[in-house]
Amino acid sequence: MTHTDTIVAMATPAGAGAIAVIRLSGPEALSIASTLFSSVSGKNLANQKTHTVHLGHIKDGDKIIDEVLATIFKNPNSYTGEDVVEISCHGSNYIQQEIIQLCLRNGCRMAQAGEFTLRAFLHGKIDLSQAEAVADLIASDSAASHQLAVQQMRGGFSSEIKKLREELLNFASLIELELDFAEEDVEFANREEFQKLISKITLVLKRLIDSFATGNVLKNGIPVAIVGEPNVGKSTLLNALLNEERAIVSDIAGTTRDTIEDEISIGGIGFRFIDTAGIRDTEDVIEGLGIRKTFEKIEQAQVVIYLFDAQKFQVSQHGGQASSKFQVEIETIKNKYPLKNLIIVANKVDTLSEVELKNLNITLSAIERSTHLLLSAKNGIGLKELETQLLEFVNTGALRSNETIVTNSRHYDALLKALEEIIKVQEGIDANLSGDLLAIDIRQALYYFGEITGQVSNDELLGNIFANFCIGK
Ligand SMILES: Nc1nc2c(c(=O)[nH]1)N(C=O)[C@@H](CNc1ccc(C(=O)N[C@@H](CCC(=O)O)C(=O)O)cc1)CN2
Ligand SMILES: Nc1nc2c(ncn2[C@@H]2O[C@H](COP(=O)(O)OP(=O)(O)OP(=O)(O)O)[C@@H](O)[C@H]2O)c(=O)[nH]1
Ligand SMILES: [Mg+2]
Repeated sequence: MTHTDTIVAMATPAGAGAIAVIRLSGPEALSIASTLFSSVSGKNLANQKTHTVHLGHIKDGDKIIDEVLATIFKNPNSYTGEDVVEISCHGSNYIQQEIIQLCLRNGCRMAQAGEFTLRAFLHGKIDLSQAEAVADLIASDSAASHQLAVQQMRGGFSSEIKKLREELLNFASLIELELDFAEEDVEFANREEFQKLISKITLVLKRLIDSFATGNVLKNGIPVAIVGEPNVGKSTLLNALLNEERAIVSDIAGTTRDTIEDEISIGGIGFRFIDTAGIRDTEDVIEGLGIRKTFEKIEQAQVVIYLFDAQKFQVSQHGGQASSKFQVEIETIKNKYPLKNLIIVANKVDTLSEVELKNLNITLSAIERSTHLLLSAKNGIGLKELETQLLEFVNTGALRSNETIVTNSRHYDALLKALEEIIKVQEGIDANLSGDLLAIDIRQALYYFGEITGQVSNDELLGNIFANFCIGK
């Protein structure tokens, strides 16, 4: 793959639409486009000013393929930093393919995944973390993930990292300079200042590393498992939350066999709800597999909604055992998953009398260390309260404050490694190590900082990142 080729790709998704955009980038973009494009007013594309739009026809020889608009961007003033031409054609599959084929026959090659953005990076238009944010932005499907991607794309995180790297680089150079004057016993790097910087960097790194827990959740959505005995209304609840008949509901216990997952955004935060097979002892092999999967899903979930049937609770209370069966069950779940956020939900409260409701509430309130709610999945009672409760598990404060939140696991890894090196530097200072030894660890930390922004990069790293983009981006 060379970056001197002129590349072409659809910028809009495959399929028919009102308008489709085909994008060319590279040294021949203008000359190739001007051979295919004839302007209605006889202008030559190649001689037009940057950021101008022109009406004309795309022709294959004498044959008109389409009436289009061509937008030209001249290097370095474009998204990629190269000459770029965008052809907006009518969005028929046939026209799109014809124009792409024409471009290929006239000297373009197909762009690889992410290659436009890769070029923007290689030409210094954006740094690596900003390029990654472009991919996140396209993938974002909630207000939170969108906001995080926009923030990262604007470069706040990058500049924070770059600033630290520069300050550290400055000290590394001074310390290394001392080595050249070893006999004279001079200190160019003020040790007190240096200690201050290392303390500051340690703090910033720790804060960024901690933010990843939140960032990851906000970006990828929060997994919420809905569990409980068969027939308690788990699938009905899933459907109510999604506002769609997603899962089959029936009064036959054991209706849901496999887990069913879907995502929605509540208050701007993505939640991934997982409806599971009802837990019970069963002879049925398939149902048994489903139940095993239920437990796996609980492991992966961050929030567990434990649903039970309020009617049955009532029966057991009248039966004199005073709900002890449910309390035992709830205790079991709590002990098994001490770290999960657990919401205990009594479903089907529409069938209870007012007195019964009151008793139920009193019994549930007595359970320690858990949140409980009364719900009717069938007619929506308590659904809003459940959503509010779910949002309370999310640290949305982090989103509102303008602090940088790390969302990318590659950045997270690099930050952890950088911190490890900075800790070594700190230990070196404490042990009064000589400058040459300190410098080795500083250089290593600098390397990891540089990896985040792409100031240090290699083909393998770039390949991995951009291969995950879509073609045309
Ligand atoms: N039609 C179209 N829409 C698009 C893009 C695109 O490439 N084409 N983008 C691509 O993903 C995004 C916008 N990003 C862009 C970023 C920079 C430049 C650009 O021309 N930059 C020049 C000029 C800036 C100026 O006018 O001052 C530059 O940086 O020098 C264009 C698009 C989203 N919408
Ligand atoms: N009255 C009343 N009935 C409900 C409510 N929620 C669910 N049901 C009924 O309870 C029965 C079981 O509902 P499902 O949603 O299939 O239960 P499930 O927990 O998914 O059951 P399995 O998939 O078998 O584990 C159905 O007949 C529902 O209509 C509710 O809030 N009130
Ligand atoms: Mg079900």
